[in-house]
Amino acid sequence: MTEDAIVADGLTKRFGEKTAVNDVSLSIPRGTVYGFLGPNGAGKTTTMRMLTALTEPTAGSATVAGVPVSNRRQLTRHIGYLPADPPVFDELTAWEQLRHVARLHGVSDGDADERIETLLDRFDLLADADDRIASYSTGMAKKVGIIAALFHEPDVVFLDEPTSGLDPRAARTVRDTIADLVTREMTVFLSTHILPIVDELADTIGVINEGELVAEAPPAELKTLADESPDLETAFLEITAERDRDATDGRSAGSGATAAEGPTDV
Ligand SMILES: Nc1ncnc2c1ncn2[C@@H]1O[C@H](COP(=O)(O)OP(=O)(O)OP(=O)(O)O)[C@@H](O)[C@H]1O
Repeated sequence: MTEDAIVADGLTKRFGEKTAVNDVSLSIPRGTVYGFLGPNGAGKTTTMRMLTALTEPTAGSATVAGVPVSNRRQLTRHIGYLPADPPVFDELTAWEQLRHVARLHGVSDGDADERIETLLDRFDLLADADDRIASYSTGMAKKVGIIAALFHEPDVVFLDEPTSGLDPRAARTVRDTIADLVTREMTVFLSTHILPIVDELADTIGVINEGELVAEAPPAELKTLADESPDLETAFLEITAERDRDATDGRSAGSGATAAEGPTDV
């Protein structure tokens, strides 16, 4: 595997007339957390779906864990993906669901059970693990989705809002788990609207707005882009308001939000 776990070159996705993601390029080093921020509809999910081979790019290319995203079969072994709504089967129990996931990765029930038990225990789900997922709360189902995404210890994991719907203890477990993953050289691509999480965990934050990567920098550096006060929320609001202001001023879109180090590489 190359040093960069995620490399994207000019990723673009159009849905008819709508350009959801426009010319996004990324170079994300192995063993780091990349926080991916953007307003609703900015193109975060579409970007993640292209990087996980669930959506074919209209233009551009990407390599994740050294595997081109055009090679979906091979990519699956190296990545985990937690979508905002985890794909769990209501009629199964957590045990059954996770054994199903293990089998998809070619792991027998016998070999999988110890790891499933450890993960269920870590996420406080062991006592409920024989109940059907239909009876679970949103947060409990989310935990099953997180375990499923991490089960095969992928090189790169994509997490879409991993803490939404979780109680504070479970959210803390997720944050600790993410911190633990990177110590084991996993790479985490973390999309969320909860700014303190990326502030705490991300090595680099990318901000996408209207499909374009408009800023990319470490959290501390990104905060310095804010005119009013040096905090992430203010920086985020100012960066993502930039285009509106630019449009009003008749200047070019996205021009004002360059971190000192560089890329508004759109
Ligand atoms: N299958 C699709 N067909 C048509 N348009 C789509 C499709 N998927 C996404 N879009 C559009 O692409 C844009 C980006 O959507 P996307 O879901 O990637 O945004 P997002 O940043 O994940 O938003 P949110 O924070 O609300 O989840 C939106 O305008 C959305 O309506």
